[in-house]
Amino acid sequence: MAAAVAQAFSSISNGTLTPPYTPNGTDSKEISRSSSPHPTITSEQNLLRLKAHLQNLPTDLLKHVHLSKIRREDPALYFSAIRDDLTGLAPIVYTPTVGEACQKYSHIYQGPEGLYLSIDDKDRIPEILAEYAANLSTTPQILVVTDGSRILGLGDLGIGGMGISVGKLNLYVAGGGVNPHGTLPVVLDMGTNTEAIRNDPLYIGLRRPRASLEEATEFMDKFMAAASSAFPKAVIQHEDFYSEAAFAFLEKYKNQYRMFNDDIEGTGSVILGGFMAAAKQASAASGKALKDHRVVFLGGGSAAVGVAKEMMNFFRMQGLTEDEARERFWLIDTKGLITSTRPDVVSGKIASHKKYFIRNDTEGKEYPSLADVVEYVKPTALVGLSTTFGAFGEDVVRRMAELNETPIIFPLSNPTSKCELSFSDALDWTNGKVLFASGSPYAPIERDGLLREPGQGNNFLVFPGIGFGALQAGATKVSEGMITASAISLSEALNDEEKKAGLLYPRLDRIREVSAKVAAGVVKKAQEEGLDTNEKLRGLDEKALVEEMNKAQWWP
Ligand SMILES: NC(=O)c1ccc[n+]([C@@H]2O[C@H](COP(=O)([O-])OP(=O)(O)OC[C@H]3O[C@@H](n4cnc5c(N)ncnc54)[C@H](O)[C@@H]3O)[C@@H](O)[C@H]2O)c1
Ligand SMILES: O=C(O)C[C@H](O)C(=O)O
Ligand SMILES: [Mg+2]
Repeated sequence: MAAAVAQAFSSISNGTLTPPYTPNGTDSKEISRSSSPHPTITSEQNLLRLKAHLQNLPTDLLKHVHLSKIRREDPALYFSAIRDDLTGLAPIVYTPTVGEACQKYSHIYQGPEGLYLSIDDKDRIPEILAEYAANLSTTPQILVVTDGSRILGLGDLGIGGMGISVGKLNLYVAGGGVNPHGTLPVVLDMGTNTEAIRNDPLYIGLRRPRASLEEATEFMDKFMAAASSAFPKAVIQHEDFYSEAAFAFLEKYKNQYRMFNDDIEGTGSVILGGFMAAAKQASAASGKALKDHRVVFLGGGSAAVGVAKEMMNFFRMQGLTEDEARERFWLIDTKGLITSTRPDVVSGKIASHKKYFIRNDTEGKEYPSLADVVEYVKPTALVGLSTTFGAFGEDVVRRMAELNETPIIFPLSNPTSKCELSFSDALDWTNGKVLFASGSPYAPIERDGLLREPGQGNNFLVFPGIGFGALQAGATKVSEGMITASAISLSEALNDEEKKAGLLYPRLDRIREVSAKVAAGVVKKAQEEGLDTNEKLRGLDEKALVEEMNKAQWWP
């Protein structure tokens, strides 16, 4: 094992934390400490110096690496920089650059950033967590945990998944107002099926094939129990588990622990929120009833199924029954439209999470390609969660613009290298008619004298509010109702200027305000469902709850 592995694991296996390291940052004394070697250097100067230095670094990855170092050494400086320019820095600390950082994690590794738990230690997890907790100055409030098995659309990156746990928690702080000392990024190292990573001499994770789902579940059972016992008030966010495991773990733990799955539920919420705005605009243009929208998905993984299920709430809100709402969705995977007559469906080999959306109305005909399905369904909306770059080709996009006054097209796969359609192609191929949101950011484009701003349909608009709301409510679990409430709050967060500009989502620079509103919606729903334990927030109206959320936010 490389020396770096020993370093990565030293903080947990020998029971001591290497000074001055504490998880994901420094302790509360250090945060208020000036990082200045000389008393005349001010924090303002440090911030200016950091910004100037970032401008001089030639690549986004180098900026990411430099910012990670600052994050570890001086969280107040790091979060001040992000506070001043979230829109500019989000693509560097988060998607798309965080994807490259996870791929190169062992190469750019500068020291431990959180809790690394190895499956080899699965019988010692309570002891390891107890040791770990004893060395912390602050109790973790939010844990983001991954096994690195499906990082964005980049595949199995093993221990490199730590980058995504760290990235998500940085947005919890920057966007949600969680205290950085209350964040704990976790990676569960269960091996990796990516051979090139296992053979990389610098790789700092276990060099073994990934554990089976059965073995992984045994490990997860122990982790979830130990983490909930060591940090009883914390919210645990599951992130970037491969689809089968993501669904299995969510099903198993959602009623037992205060947890949610960001890819299934967070993404479901953010896309429901954006679709509510888009469908309204599209129906206003076409005169079509809201309940008559038809949605085709490219992808049948955890994200697609999670989003489609959550979007069904839009149709329920229009008065449709569950079956009628489900009928508004057509899902396509690598084998084509998921129909009851497809060979893998007939033989029962199809993955269980896809079964809910099997189409029974295709009369024995199969639709193998996206173009076939678009011709058959004549959808009003196209959603991409397929991890396939450029999969929304020119013919399909032009056809969507022929079929619809304002086609809704959401290419949501991350990072940009996996996105189904770029913003400029979407504008070109629809004559500017598209209602667009992508998972990773695109720059605004000037067209016909108008500045067109793309939406960013990324779960970061909601997960900080979901976690923060669950935490503030002292919710006993994160229910489906709380997730849907977060989507509704997000859709109501658009201000007049944003509505006038035709935006589908609030601007990123208002994320703190938006997160407070989302969190308040989550608290309210937890109260209605009798899942809250924080009596102080009971009886407050929405405005007062938003104020409470604002007051509870941490600022650098
Ligand atoms: N925007 C967001 O907030 C957000 C949130 C979660 C996930 N995602 C992205 O969604 C993507 C999918 O995540 P997942 O967990 O569902 O992954 P997954 O690998 O489990 O699912 C991918 C699905 O796409 C299908 N697919 C692959 N290539 C295809 C093709 N050429 N044509 C048709 N279908 C194809 C596969 O059969 C599978 O059903 C990832 O890129 C991830 O980054 C985005
Ligand atoms: O991490 C992101 O940017 C969104 C999402 O959780 C994903 O897995 O792609
Ligand atoms: Mg994710």
